[in-house]
Amino acid sequence: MSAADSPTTEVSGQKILLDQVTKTYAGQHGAAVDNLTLEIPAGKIVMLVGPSGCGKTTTMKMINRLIEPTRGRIVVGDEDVTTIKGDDLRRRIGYVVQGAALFPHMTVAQNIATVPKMLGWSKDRISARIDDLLDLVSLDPALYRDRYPRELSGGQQQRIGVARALAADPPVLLMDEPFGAVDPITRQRLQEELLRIQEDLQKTIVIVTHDFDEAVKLGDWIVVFREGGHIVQYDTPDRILADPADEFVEHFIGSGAGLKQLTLTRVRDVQLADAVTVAPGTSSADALARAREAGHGHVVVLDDRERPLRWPSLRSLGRTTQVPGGLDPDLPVVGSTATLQDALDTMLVSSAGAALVTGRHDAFVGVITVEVIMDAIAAAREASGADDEDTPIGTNERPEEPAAAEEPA
Ligand SMILES: Nc1ncnc2c1ncn2[C@@H]1O[C@H](COP(=O)(O)OP(=O)(O)OP(=O)(O)O)[C@@H](O)[C@H]1O
Repeated sequence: MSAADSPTTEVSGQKILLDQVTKTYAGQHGAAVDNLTLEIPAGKIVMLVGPSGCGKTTTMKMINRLIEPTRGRIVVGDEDVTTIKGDDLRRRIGYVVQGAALFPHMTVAQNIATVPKMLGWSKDRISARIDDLLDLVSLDPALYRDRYPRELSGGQQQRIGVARALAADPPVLLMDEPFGAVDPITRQRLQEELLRIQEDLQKTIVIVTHDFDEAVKLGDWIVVFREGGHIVQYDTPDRILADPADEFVEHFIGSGAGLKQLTLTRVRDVQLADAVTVAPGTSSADALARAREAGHGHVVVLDDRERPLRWPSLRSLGRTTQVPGGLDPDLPVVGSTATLQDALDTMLVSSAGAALVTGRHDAFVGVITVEVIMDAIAAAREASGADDEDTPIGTNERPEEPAAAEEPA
């Protein structure tokens, strides 16, 4: 049975090793990627960033051998995959590109079924898998199975792209600028969704991005490259922000590093405030009494599946006899995997100065306030650099060479 068939939080990803890998394109002066040794830990998200042409895409495509390395070895799990058949390798490695690149003449279901079909899965198994994956990416199978890509929004296409890449439950997922083609709001949602999915699946995910904020938000680790696939820094987002390796990285991460601390901490990592929750139809007098006893100015109205509907103040509640139901379309809600940056954005557009937080199945888990966010930023600043996780290896040095001084930027 595959890992994705059963709910699991075990790591299903495999580690990847690029071992002294070089790629020189025909007719190109110098190597696009020069003697790169890079360890990518199992079950983690590793972001590849750096300026245009630095070799990010070449590095990533050598992992599934869409680009053949000129020299060096590639190991996935414990297997040297440098010389196995490229097609076989690619069936074991999910691949998501910008704009999803779905097959336009195939339905959503047929798109997702591509690799399982090649692997000879039974019809029933494929069909069940399609439904599971559509659920996973938050699209209702009954509505979306038989649609064609042109009938989907950009964000929905990208979700199907992710579902298709995960279809055969590969241990490794490669994503090339996956959210580059969608609007900022959709991008934020897709990023959160990827993190939620990753919490369950724990794949090894390698993502190329131009967007340093995205790297900070999604990455367990970030590799900052310079031209020729030279690693400038390979570290956790918080340590890169707190202590950029050199001026090049400092310049690359931009001057807003302080604010970027907001993208380092997630809503689920901070202490949320509690709230008085009530069901629609409850007597308003009872709800008011409970809220006053707790010293709260608002109550949170939840539906029968604990999902927030409204967030009335005691004043507005005082004008009713029964707690009103129905969804308030302007309700400020963030998911628990959202970053504090997202939470702050949500608060800023509502007048509340706070937002409701939802977890699994959109159920209410607490309230986040501006004060909580400010405290968390201060704590994150102090903590950055304090822990020292084992940093994976990333280098362009040749073992036999004496460590030569890097050219300054
Ligand atoms: N097929 C190719 N033939 C020749 N040169 C290539 C080829 N693909 C990439 N290159 C060159 O190799 C270098 C690295 O390219 P690569 O696409 O890996 O960089 P990148 O960091 O992903 O860039 P971008 O952010 O612009 O996508 C560049 O100088 C590029 O021009």
